[in-house]
Amino acid sequence: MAPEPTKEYTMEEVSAHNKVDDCWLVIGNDATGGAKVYDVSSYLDDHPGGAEVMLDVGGKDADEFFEDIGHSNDARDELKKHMIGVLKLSQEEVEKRRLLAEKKKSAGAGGGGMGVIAVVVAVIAAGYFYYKNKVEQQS
Ligand code: HEM
Repeated sequence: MAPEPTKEYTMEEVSAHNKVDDCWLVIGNDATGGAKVYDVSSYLDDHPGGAEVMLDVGGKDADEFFEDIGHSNDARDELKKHMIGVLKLSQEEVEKRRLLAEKKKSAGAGGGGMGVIAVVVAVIAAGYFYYKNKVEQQS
């Protein structure tokens, strides 16, 4: 039997589903296999993080929130059960997402990484001067 074609939804369609009895979310990004659409209406009451947080992002792209919590593999398995389709992006939205992902990547690599290196260099330098000072005092 041929697999069912995956249904595609636009962000506009998703945004209409933002109520307690009708709550959809977009979760996923290029790194996790693409943005997908989830109908979480039946899961709201079972969500260990509460219904409120999910309703806040009902009808929206909740990928960043979902990833920031650091959801477990169990949560990701549960997520799969609620998938109803994939997000259909316009050319403009594809470009916007690409630029955003690129910006995030470079901020992550540059910002945090360089800061840690600077602290390590400063600690080594301080140790070196402390040691040098001590040796000079002794001689
Ligand atoms: C269908 C989508 C979702 C599923 C299946 C899901 C599942 C779960 C599960 C199983 C947990 C328990 C901890 C774990 O196993 O990771 C959890 C905790 C939590 N989730 Fe979700 N979640 C979903 C969406 C979201 C979204 C969109 C948000 C935020 C906007 C969110 C926020 C939280 C919070 C705040 C906790 C509590 C963390 C804690 O108290 O340590 N979840 N979720």
